[in-house]
Amino acid sequence: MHEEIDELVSWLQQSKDFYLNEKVAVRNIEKAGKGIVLLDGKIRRNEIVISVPSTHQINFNSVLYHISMFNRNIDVPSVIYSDDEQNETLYTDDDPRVKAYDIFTTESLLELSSFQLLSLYIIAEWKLLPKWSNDTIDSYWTPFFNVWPKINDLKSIPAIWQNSNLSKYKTLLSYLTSDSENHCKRLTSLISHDWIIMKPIIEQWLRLFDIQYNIDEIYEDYLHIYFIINSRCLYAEIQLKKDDVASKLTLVPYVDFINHSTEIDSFCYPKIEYTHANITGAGQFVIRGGPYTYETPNEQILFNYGPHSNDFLLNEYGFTLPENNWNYLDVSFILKDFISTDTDVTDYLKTNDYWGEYTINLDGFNYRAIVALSLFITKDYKRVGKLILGYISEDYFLNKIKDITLDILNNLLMEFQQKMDSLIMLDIYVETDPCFYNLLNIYKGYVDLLTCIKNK
Ligand SMILES: C[S@@+](CC[C@H](N)C(=O)[O-])C[C@H]1O[C@@H](n2cnc3c(N)ncnc32)[C@H](O)[C@@H]1O
Repeated sequence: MHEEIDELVSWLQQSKDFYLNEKVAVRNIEKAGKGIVLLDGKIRRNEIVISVPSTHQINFNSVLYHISMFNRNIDVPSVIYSDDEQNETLYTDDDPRVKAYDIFTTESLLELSSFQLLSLYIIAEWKLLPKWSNDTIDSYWTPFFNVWPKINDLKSIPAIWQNSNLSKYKTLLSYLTSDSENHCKRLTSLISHDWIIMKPIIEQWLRLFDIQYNIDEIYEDYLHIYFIINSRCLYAEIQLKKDDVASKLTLVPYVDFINHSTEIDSFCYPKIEYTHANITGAGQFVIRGGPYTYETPNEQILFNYGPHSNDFLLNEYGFTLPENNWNYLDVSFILKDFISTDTDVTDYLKTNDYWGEYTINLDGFNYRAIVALSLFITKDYKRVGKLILGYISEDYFLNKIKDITLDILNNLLMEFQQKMDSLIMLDIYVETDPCFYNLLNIYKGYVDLLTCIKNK
């Protein structure tokens, strides 16, 4: 690992705008792959930890820029490789990318989303270029590619169980929580939608070059790359993609070694700074210290990826946390199931926009669930109307819905305990396998949450 990290740093140091605080370094972290730790000294609020120029980030702009080096017909003002720069020859005329990227037009590239363009480009530069060139040409990005996780490191992600033909974990799909199942379906539909767009382009490349590689193998590469992008991208304004929120992303070497903490506004924070002139209009990506002062050697430098539950973390990033205050349970399905036996109550809730989105988190049942349960139990439309308008507090109802909420909590606890027992009984169960560990962690998180509310 050290050699690859050293190569990455040497490559980044080719830019005078790269900065790495000498008090930090990359280390292996148990159950989290690699991470960044403090070596010695202190990191205080606003101190720069890492700063990476746009020349070393992969995003919609930088990919257009690099493709335009090989295809001089690509014309996107302020982003493309200029004639002045052409004097520095960075490739030879027989570079296969001249032929490969010639299939693009400006319009065809601009139509792609960031995920589609980045996936295609990374497939080409990382997976296909070695084959197109008989291992004689290295991509500019090779030091970055070399530190990315292997597909095995991403094996906990349910959408990989679902979509990879090689996954050994398909059995686990029926053990997903309903929240994870829905999340996995959403991602699967994004993955297939993008593949439909990308596949004809890749097939064209396969026809152009005679290589020992087929579309099914590239599909597996695509899944790998899709989740590398998904789990490592950072938010960044992309001028060319103003109206497409999902495309506002950038991949930033070294910064993407930072692991997640559940705490918001405590540890480091990212900021894009536009102080340097740069080729592609994207800014300098800077990580600075937050309110918390780092002073313990080997302590991890962390930041918060967002207020995410374990279900979310597993599906998007392939990990879970043993303790996560952002866990919650969607109980809409359960509540709707029995409330719908009363059509008057159901109609009232629908008319007043209180039908569904019932959840439980550390504070208990959410307001919507309390309203729905209160009406179902008391049929007191007048008082529930006042509750909805905020004229009275929910205290009046809490005692009245106590039995039903307790029943719901007990039933859920029983259901999750059974799920965990049956997971452990599976033939393929291995305690140390992250797929099992993570799935069980979600259920354990639910059990902890429900127990905590029950005991309140
Ligand atoms: C942006 S990368 C962070 C660097 C990564 N650990 C690596 O080895 O390159 C995000 C990935 O790191 C891992 N990760 C991040 N935070 C974690 C945490 N708190 N616990 C376990 N794994 C974590 C997950 O695999 C996630 O997909």
